[in-house]
Amino acid sequence: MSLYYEAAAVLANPDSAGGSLKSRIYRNKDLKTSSAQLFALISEASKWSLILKDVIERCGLLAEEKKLTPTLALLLTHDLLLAKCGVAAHANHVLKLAILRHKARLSAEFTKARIRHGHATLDALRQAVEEGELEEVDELSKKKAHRHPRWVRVNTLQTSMSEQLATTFAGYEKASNVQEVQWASASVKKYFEDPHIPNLLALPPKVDLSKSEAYANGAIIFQDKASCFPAYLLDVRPDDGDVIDGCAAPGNKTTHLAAIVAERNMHAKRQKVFAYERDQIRAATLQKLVKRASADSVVTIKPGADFLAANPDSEEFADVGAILLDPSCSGSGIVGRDDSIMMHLPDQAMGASVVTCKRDKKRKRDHTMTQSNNSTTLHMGLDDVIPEETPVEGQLAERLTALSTFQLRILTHAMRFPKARKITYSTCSVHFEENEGVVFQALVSEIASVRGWRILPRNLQVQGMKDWTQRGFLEPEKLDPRVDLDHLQKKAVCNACIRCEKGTEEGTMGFFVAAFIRNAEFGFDSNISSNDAVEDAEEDEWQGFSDGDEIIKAPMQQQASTAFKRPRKKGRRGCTATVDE
Ligand SMILES: C[S@@+](CC[C@H](N)C(=O)[O-])C[C@H]1O[C@@H](n2cnc3c(N)ncnc32)[C@H](O)[C@@H]1O
Repeated sequence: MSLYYEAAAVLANPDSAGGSLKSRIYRNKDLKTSSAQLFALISEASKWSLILKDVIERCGLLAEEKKLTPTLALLLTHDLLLAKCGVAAHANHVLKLAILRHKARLSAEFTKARIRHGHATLDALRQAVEEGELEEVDELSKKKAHRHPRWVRVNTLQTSMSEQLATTFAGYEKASNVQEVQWASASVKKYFEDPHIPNLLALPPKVDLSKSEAYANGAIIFQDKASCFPAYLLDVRPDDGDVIDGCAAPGNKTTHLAAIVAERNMHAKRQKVFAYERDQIRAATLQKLVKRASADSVVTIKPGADFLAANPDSEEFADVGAILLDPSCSGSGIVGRDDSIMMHLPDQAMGASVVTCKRDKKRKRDHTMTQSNNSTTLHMGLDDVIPEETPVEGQLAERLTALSTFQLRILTHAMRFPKARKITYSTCSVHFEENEGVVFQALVSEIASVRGWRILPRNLQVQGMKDWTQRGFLEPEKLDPRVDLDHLQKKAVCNACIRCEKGTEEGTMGFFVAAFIRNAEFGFDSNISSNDAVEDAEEDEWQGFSDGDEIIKAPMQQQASTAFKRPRKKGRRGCTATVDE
């Protein structure tokens, strides 16, 4: 009977062992049960747990069978009602006897639950469960959030959009907007071609492409729309020379950069992409993903190397013209991943406990169980996929100060590369301190003024980014008082910054990106006059103040008569178009 006890022990994780669910099961040499059987039982039971929890509570099973814990009850009920071979134990085993005593009532309650959920047959219910529909209804009714589509970038290093539409997505229907796929169930074969980022598709949130040949071979890459902004905004051209990705792992932006470079550089001198990654474990993932994407002929990985220690004056970087920086951040913009599983446990008394199993390899705290208001949450990964960023918890103010200090250091370090003419700076954070706050400080830094760095104004951004309506904003009380820019300049900088909001109908995570360029008089003729940014700001239509609007005064420019501030949410429809309200 070790199967159920061992599965319950894996879920309880008493040693707070690190690693994903899969790795903890497969690496555990002490298990008596087959790893595959154990993993299948837990992941299947989790899919059904919302219904089974209810069934078990209505039967009062836990009150009558003292030998059963909530986890054991759930696992056994799953196998009793849904497994082909029933409960996997010999006929006289104490757990089997305990659950069999309630077979008739459990079956009857299960039938009632199916009908309550509106499914005429078990097959119909099974399909809804497989597609995560019941889970979605439950979660969305609590959060009222928009669903997050499955974003898929077609890897042009290997294939093309037309080839993928004719193969991997053969038979799929073209949707006319992202909301059509956002609310579609996994079985609906629909795609939406993104209007802002080339070679990007949105698919229904629960669609499982992880077993597709295209994913396994790297022809398609799972990458959030917002995460595609930096490489696209950097807009590397053949005459930009080599490129550095200063904070590369797991490597989505690196392979995107490599694809853009390769696509545009058919005949010109071969450009390299140097990919720095300080963390050795993440660097191993970077190596794997770069290889899988066939980007290894373009990308030179610097495993375990600190970008801050890269010498800008070294011969190796003499031709570096563009730098992408996506440094570690608070991760506050990250949305819950669809690859997480939720396990709802029956409550011994009334109410329910919920066990959430999320993908995450690194943090032990993702395996802890917390209890509040009758709910138990266990954070545990399914697979060993390293996320682009891991959200930071606790002591926010201190963390933001430490993070923004590091982010400014890394950004000003990039500004030292003698031939660099373009930089993008991005985070998956929603905090001003890590975003516009860092951009403003970098703009007034000594290195920016010595080398002639300035913000890339909206009107000069690549088309899709120029068209993106959600822009940066100012939180004056958080701005470093040394940022001595006038009101119009601040407004121009905010309008040049790009933001994505999480949980909106756009289907992105929370994200920030800005690009910097160098002035022509500092040796780079980028056909940009130094007044472009301000002109860009002046072009914005000023809509004036509405009654009750809080006027934000720039600290250095108290006389300023206009203001721009964090956009208010205007219902669920859309982000604010400009920094002005
Ligand atoms: C937000 S993640 C990058 C995500 C990546 N750009 C992507 O799209 O997949 C930040 C990464 O930067 C690495 N990092 C942080 N500081 C670094 C430094 N000084 N030099 C090199 N890598 C660094 C972290 O280990 C982490 O893997």
